[in-house]
Amino acid sequence: MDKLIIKGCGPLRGEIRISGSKNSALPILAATLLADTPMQVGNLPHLHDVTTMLALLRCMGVGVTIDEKLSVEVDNSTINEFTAPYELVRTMRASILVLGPMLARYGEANVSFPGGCAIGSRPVDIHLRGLEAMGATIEVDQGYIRARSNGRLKGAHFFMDTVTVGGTENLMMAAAVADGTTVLENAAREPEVVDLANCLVAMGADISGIGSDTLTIKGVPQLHGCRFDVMPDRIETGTYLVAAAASRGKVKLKDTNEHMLEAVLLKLEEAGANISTGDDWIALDMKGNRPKAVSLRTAPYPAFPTDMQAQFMAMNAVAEGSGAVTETIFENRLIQIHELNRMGADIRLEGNTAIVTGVEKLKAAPVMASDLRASASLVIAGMVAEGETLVDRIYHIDRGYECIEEKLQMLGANIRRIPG
Ligand SMILES: CC(=O)N[C@H]1[C@@H](OP(=O)(O)OP(=O)(O)OC[C@H]2O[C@@H](n3ccc(=O)[nH]c3=O)[C@H](O)[C@@H]2O)O[C@H](CO)[C@@H](O)[C@@H]1O
Ligand SMILES: C=C(OP(=O)(O)O)C(=O)O
Repeated sequence: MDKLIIKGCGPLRGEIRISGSKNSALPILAATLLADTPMQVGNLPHLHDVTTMLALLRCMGVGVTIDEKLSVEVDNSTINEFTAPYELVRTMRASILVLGPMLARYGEANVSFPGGCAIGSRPVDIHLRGLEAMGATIEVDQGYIRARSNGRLKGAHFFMDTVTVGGTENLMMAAAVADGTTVLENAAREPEVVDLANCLVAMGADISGIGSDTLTIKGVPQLHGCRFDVMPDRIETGTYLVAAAASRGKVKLKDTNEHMLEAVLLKLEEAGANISTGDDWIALDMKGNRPKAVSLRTAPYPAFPTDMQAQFMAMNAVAEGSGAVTETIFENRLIQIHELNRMGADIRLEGNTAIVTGVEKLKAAPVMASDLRASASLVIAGMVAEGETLVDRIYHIDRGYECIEEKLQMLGANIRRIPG
């Protein structure tokens, strides 16, 4: 297993490019199953999760051609298997996103039940109830969700009792080719849901209310392929901004966009960062100052994203003052506390809130990555710690950060990978 070795360094400085969004690329690749002609998807990040999604499509017989850098052509005309096997689904929960499109287009889908993971139990009951409301029959057998539809799915009015990103995406994709109109209420409004909706519209879908919590989808008989570039990764953007803030640095991030990051940028300004933005870039300058600790509470978009919580906790760990970090989306997403405390942080857990009191300096230690964003928080902590930190189990990081060590090296960090 690869490891990262990080030596505490000074302020991060420089410019890097932000990659395409993991959480947009995955549903858009799943949506290619709905197209009746080949589809080109561009600005794909080179990440383990994207490789897994392409492997999943390939194992169903779909043709996948990597035709130029960061772009693939997907041709599902050769599909011959409607199963997403356990071996792939267990490494990436987003595999569940093939369920809706496969069922809607082919009337049949067998998807291994995605289990829980380090951050929580992550059920998919809302995905399944929504598909049942559209006329699907669903059985769970030997760990597989077996969904069937007799002819086209039927449009339905469905209220989601929890805001779910993946649930909204799965049901929106299924509804796009259902017979009749579907109304999804209490839908997720995350920018990645909007990106997927825009992609479906480019494929010929009829969706209104995009970006709101009520989506109205008039089903059409078929969708066609098109060329679609995935949006920039807002969580990767936020992660590098927080890393720069924790290190008292000055960075410019290109090929990204401020509009999807408002809650994060507000918190960074509260921490003392000077933020400036252009059409496709964001710059942060701490002017050499130590950040101030901030309090935050995660909630569905447009509120503060759960995927940025751990990184802010690492910044708070070396900030001036204390901040309360409350996680409301996943029941076990404060696990990085133990590893940060092993590095000398002062973090106390009270229910689902972590009270973080900043210390002058963290101290290097061998630490273990437990999930994707917790791993990012340990990398940030390693960069602002005294000594050499070894981060183990970084396969989590490779799920979501393209070339993380190269990008951090370009900003002046002392970080290297030890292949294991
Ligand atoms: C690939 C992808 O896009 N992943 C993102 C997506 O995950 P994902 O789509 O899995 O997360 P959801 O938005 O579905 O989960 C939100 C909450 O709803 C609950 N829930 C969800 C579905 C369901 O059927 N029943 C149910 O109770 C979950 O347990 C969780 O507590 O959104 C999360 C919340 O912004 C992000 O952290 C993930 O990075
Ligand atoms: C939780 C995340 O991803 P996933 O839903 O793919 O596990 C994440 O991107 O932080």
